[in-house]
Parts: sequence; C-alpha cells; structure tokens
Amino acid sequence: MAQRDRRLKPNILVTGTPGTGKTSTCSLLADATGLTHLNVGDLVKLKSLHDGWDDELECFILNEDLLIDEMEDMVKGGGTIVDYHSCDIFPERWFDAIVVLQTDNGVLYERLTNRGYTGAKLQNNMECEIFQVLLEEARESYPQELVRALPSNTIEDMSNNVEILSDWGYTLVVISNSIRNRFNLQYFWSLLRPA
Ligand SMILES: Nc1ncnc2c1ncn2[C@@H]1O[C@H](COP(=O)(O)OP(=O)(O)OP(=O)(O)O)[C@@H](O)[C@H]1O
Repeated sequence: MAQRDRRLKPNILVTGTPGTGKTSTCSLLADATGLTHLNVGDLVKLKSLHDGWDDELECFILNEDLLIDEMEDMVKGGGTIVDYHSCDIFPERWFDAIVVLQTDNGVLYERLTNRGYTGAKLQNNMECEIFQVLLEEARESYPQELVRALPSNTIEDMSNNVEILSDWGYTLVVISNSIRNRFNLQYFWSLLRPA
C-alpha cells in the first residue's frame, strides 16, 4: 500500500461521469465544511495544463505531468475537495476519501442533453455511467475502504451526500493516518460501526 501524506484536514476526491453532480456537490460541501473546492477542469483551462483541443472528443487533451506538478502543493496540507471526471491519474497518497457520484440513466441522459451534448460525446458519457467506469477506476486505484459510491439523482440525494461526506472525510483522515502509523485498521472500523 502506498504511504499517504499526514494531514489534519482531509483531501476528498469527488469523481463521476460528467453531469452526475460533482461540481454542485463539491460547492455545497465546501460551504458546509470550509474545505477548498478545486475544480480540476477549470484549473486545466486556466493554467493551460493541456496539449491542445481534441475535436473528436470535444475536450482539452490533458497533460497529466503538468497537472500533477501544479496540484502537488495545493493538496499538500489537506483540506481540499478535488472535483474531476477521472481518478486514476492522481497519486494514491493524496486522498483520504474517494467518492464516486452515480446517476440513473434516464436522469443523466436528460441532464446531458439539456447541456447540448449529442452524438459521440453523449453516447460516450452514457456508456461511461452504464458500465460504472469511474467506480471500477476508483476501486482499482485506491484502497477499497476509502472508496464510496453515492447516488446523485435528486436534490435530496445531494444534501444527504454533503452531510455524509462532511463526517466521513474527517473520520477517514484519522484512519488514513493510522494506516500510515501501522495501527490496526480493522480496530478503527470496529469503533466506528454501530453495535
Ligand atoms: N443530485 C442532483 N439533483 C438534481 N440536479 C442535479 C444533481 N446533481 C447535479 N444536478 C444538476 O445537473 C447538472 C450538472 O451538474 P454538475 O455540473 O454539478 O455536474 P458535474 O458532474 O460537475 O459535471 P462536469 O463533470 O461536466 O463538470 C446541473 O444543472 C446540476 O444542477
């Protein structure tokens, strides 16, 4: 297992297919917790951390090395909510919690078409959600106990998720540090679980 950095405030990665509600959820979570919301897509555009525009996929071609270098100092002290539609590009040690937002097909289809997505872009994103690509990616890239999938269909889901994550991130920073300190993770889970 990769060694995570020690920090007092958690870093939370919120990921999911475009349109599942990452930015809306992160913004509310930042308001609720005082953590800093980092929208990676915006950062890539602002700092030109890309190798140009992909006409076919209609998005910037991410330069991963530039992005990781740019973000390293931002996440170092903890307290950052990272919002991005991919998760396997980041170092495992950065995060205490990885959240995958999920949306039912019909709901997501409506959100994406409302945004003007059509053709290959719409189809690729719908397939990404149907095949749970982000959840697989998260489970392959981070320890299972740090990864959690949450539904994001309704406003009620969103406020539930903000409440869950406000508590969960802080709990996990304790666990994360305890892993680093070689305490017994199972012992911590047993304390957290209701009898
Ligand atoms: N749980 C939800 N309930 C109702 N509406 C939602 C929910 N989540 C997101 N939405 C709506 O769906 C649209 C897309 O949300 P948002 O921009 O937060 O998604 P995103 O995952 O950040 O997308 P992208 O990856 O493209 O930035 C917005 O209009 C938002 O208000």
